[in-house]
Amino acid sequence: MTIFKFPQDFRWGTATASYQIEGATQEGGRGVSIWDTFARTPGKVYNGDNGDVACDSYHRYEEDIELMKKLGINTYRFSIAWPRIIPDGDGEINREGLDFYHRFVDALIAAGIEPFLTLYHWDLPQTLEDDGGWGNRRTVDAFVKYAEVIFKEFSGKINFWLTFNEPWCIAFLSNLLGIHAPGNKDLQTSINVAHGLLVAHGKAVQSFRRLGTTGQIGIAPNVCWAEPYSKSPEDQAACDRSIALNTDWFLDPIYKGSYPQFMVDWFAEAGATVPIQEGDMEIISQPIDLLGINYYTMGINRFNPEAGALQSEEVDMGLTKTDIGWPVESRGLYEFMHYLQKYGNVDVYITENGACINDDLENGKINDDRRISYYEQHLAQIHRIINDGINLKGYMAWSLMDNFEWAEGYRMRFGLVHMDYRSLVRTPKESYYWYQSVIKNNWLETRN
Ligand SMILES: N=NNCCOCCOc1ccc(-c2cn(C[C@@H]3NC[C@@H](O)[C@H]3O)nn2)cc1
Repeated sequence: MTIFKFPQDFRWGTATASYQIEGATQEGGRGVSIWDTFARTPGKVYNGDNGDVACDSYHRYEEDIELMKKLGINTYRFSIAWPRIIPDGDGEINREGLDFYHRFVDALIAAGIEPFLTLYHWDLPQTLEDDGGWGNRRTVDAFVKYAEVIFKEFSGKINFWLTFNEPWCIAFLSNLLGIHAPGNKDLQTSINVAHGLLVAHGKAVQSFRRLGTTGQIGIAPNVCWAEPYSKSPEDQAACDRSIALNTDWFLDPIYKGSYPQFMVDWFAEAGATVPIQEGDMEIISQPIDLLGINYYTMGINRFNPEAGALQSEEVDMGLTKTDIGWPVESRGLYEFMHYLQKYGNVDVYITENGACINDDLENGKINDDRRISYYEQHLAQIHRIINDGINLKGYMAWSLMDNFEWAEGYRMRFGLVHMDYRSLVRTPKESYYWYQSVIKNNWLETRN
């Protein structure tokens, strides 16, 4: 048994997102989002599941906050649904939507829990998608209008802000691979989306500063750490492309004011170019205060000319996998955090980390031992990372509770709390009690 102590001011939390937990999709003046549309498109989401009810957190958030208090977290990452605030995307403001989030944020603060807000966690108003989505500057301007409404409303209550969750998922998973909403499968479209959201990010940061909004602002890329299957230069290059499209494609423009040239050249070979307008890169590279990093797994990749736009394929190395099929390999988090140092020793929060373990209730308990093992391995890496002097300031487990896992619907469970989707009864899993003790002690005690 080993004891890993964490810094006194280390933040412990959990994370969720509006479309995945709220439900009440036709209440409170909410408009239609691209995920409402996508989930209703046959074949897009497992079992035809959708977010109409989800965890019903729109009505049950006080119950959720009780679970957070008992868990002992001091930080809770959530997202605001843009369609609740400006239902048609860039028109009238819906006061009822703002009031809902004020009640929620006030209840969080009253519980002694720091709100950690994601402005955009994928639920784009459908009206904007109908008019070209993130590739249309109208959407960029609409996002800035929405962000300014939230900055003005919640400055002083919220002190941790993220503009976008997982820009790779928004741009490439959703517009090149077509696996998430809106389901496009076109390289140029995905590059246009990536650029649009980066300009929107930069403009929102400018507004954040101009309005004197309290706190710190950043963005939350997801990590795709990859190591080469062989020592061949082709396999290494395939890994470099996979890592870069999740990280450098977004963080180079933000921290360096330019895209990674080797990737720009790679896409130019495929006839795709970045639609940069005069002044865009200066806007995008507004200084930010923090990064959220979402880590789940890593891959061993090799070059394969048939393997999609990056010609990079993951090789199954027979590692233990979670129930969504992702290898359990915490080493990638350590390697990635050192890779990230090329942008400087920036303040980083792990804004998502967790395991899909679909254990169900047995005699009133959920013995999700595999999830505890996953968290134990990853928190041990977190401790190593901090010990190396990297400014890792906090950790948010994905997720507080089982919820709508996008194209996988409700079959994939990432929660520390089990959700019975019929009764909406929440049942803490054994991993909840394990995480509770880590937080209470502020140390990790490994079991072997
Ligand atoms: N990376 N290369 N992939 C190559 C081809 O992959 C095909 C499938 O791809 C992916 C990749 C990544 C994901 C994913 C899901 N979550 C979990 C959510 N995070 C935000 C929060 O809402 C959680 O629900 N994080 N990431 C899904 C599918």
